[in-house]
Amino acid sequence: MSVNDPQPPQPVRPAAPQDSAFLKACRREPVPHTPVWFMRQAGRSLPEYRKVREGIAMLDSCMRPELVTEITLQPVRRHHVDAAIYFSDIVVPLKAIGVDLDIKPGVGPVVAQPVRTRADLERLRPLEPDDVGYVTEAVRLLVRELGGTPLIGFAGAPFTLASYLVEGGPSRNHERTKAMMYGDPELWAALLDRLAVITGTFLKVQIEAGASAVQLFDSWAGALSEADYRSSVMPASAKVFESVAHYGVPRIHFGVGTGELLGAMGEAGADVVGADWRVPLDEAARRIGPGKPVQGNLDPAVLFAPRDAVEAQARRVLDAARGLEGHIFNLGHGVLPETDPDALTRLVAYVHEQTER
Ligand SMILES: Cc1c2[nH]c(c1CCC(=O)O)Cc1[nH]c(c(CCC(=O)O)c1C)Cc1[nH]c(c(CCC(=O)O)c1C)Cc1[nH]c(c(C)c1CCC(=O)O)C2
Repeated sequence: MSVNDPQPPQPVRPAAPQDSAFLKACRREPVPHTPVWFMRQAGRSLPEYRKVREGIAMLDSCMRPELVTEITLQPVRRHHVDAAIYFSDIVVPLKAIGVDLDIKPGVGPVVAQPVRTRADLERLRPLEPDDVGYVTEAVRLLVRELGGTPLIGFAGAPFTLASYLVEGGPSRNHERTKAMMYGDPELWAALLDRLAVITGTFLKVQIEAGASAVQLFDSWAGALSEADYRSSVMPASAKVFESVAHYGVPRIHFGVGTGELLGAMGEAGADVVGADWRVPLDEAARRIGPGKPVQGNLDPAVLFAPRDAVEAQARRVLDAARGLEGHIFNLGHGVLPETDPDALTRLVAYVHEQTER
């Protein structure tokens, strides 16, 4: 942004997370403006992130509470988003129970010994809150620093975690994962059940330390048919949602390419469902069904277009959101690493201006 660009007025910061536009939208209450946050808002698109991460491996950075706090706050300061998302990774709880894995730059999580047999399964012990004491510490620090801005905790859903464990790394077709699902349904169910317990504990740790909402990332569930999702995956995700239901914090469920699964993903027990950009927002809301706000919908690639085009596409999302029971503006997947951060800042201001009530 140049110095000649007048800074648009930013919405008044809420006094407490419960009064924030984000939590109001999750609860289907009237909002002062449509809340905005971005998946992967912390990370490589920000020069200040690249600077503090210099020389520190991704997983090591997740275990340093002060660094996690700084990285989580960076996009809140810069973009004036309505919520922070805890800086970590979906594989952190697996690392914490002793799975030998690493996050390779530009690749993603890589597992040294993939999980393919019943004996492999025995290596996946339950997560104890003390295994992730650094998460408790970082969430507490963050909640203090964030004031009225809510913190979203998160975890990977059983299917997406299983895919990394069974394949041994990122996968286009998830063939070994599906081979286990179809070929050894008992082993598959046992694996997903263990992951549901680990994921449930990881979310509990974040909620008990003060997170205001949680998001379950089932990023790769879109690789499944609805029938297979319902029979072989949904029970484990439902178990995760059920295990944190008593806290009363909003539970968000998100995946990519899940147009055919939106109804089932809501039924799994989520309060809010995330949609990518492949289904228009009003149609996504129809598929999710009544009573559940929708999050997301702008294609992350749109941010590479000129400002007018970004605003036109954001306008389309906002128009489709009119009359829905609640909309949290977000991208349809994470911020791409090459995104111009100023385009994100401008987009937040645009959505706030256009929706101010
Ligand atoms: C599938 C998945 C993973 N991790 C995550 C998911 C689900 C969300 C999604 O679908 O994108 C979740 C995640 N990972 C990270 C966050 C941070 C919070 C935020 O959204 O700002 C979140 C929410 C940090 C991270 N996690 C990772 C990075 C990049 C590594 C780095 O900065 O060095 C960040 C900021 C690494 C990672 N970890 C994973 C991938 C695919 C990658 C990217 C690999 C690469 O392109 O380098 C697994």
